[in-house]
Amino acid sequence: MLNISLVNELNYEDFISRFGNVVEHCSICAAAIWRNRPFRDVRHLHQEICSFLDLLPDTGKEGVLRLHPDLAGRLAELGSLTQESTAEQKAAGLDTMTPGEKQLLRETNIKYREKFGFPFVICARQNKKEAILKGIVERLEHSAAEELNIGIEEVKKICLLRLLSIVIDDKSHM
Ligand SMILES: NC(=O)N[C@H]1NC(=O)NC1=O
Repeated sequence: MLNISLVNELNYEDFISRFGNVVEHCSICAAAIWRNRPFRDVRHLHQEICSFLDLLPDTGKEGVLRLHPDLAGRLAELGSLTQESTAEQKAAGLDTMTPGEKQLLRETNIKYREKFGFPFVICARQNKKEAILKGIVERLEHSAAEELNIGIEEVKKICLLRLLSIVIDDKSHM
């Protein structure tokens, strides 16, 4: 774990190697905010990434969502997820789904992607498998604009938890 002073001392390459995947496969997020050092604390770091995501045009937001792997999808089956995503999917209990649950998630993931053109994204660490299955069925009813917005908000939650696993959350600096 790093404290914020050490984070602020990292050169660009080291910053990217530490923070390049706080948004899945989107090292551009870390690359974009590096210039905003010094960061006051981990929340400030998170806020900068959130602002960067909010400023993206819809096509960029869709691209960010598209870089996320399906929950319990093909990459999970192949063991080819990023380390972060593997741990998150496990925390939600997605590795212990019954065959029926797996089938439901697979089918709804396909329907979701067909309807919206990007994958269903949810912060797995904050949801157990039951909530994820309920969530995807409910979210299938939304409009694309609503889902783009909800998906990016979930990316921000995933990002905060990833940041908190790298940087000490020193509230005394706040
Ligand atoms: N599809 C999807 O939500 N994937 C993500 N969710 C999460 O918590 N980690 C992921 O990779």
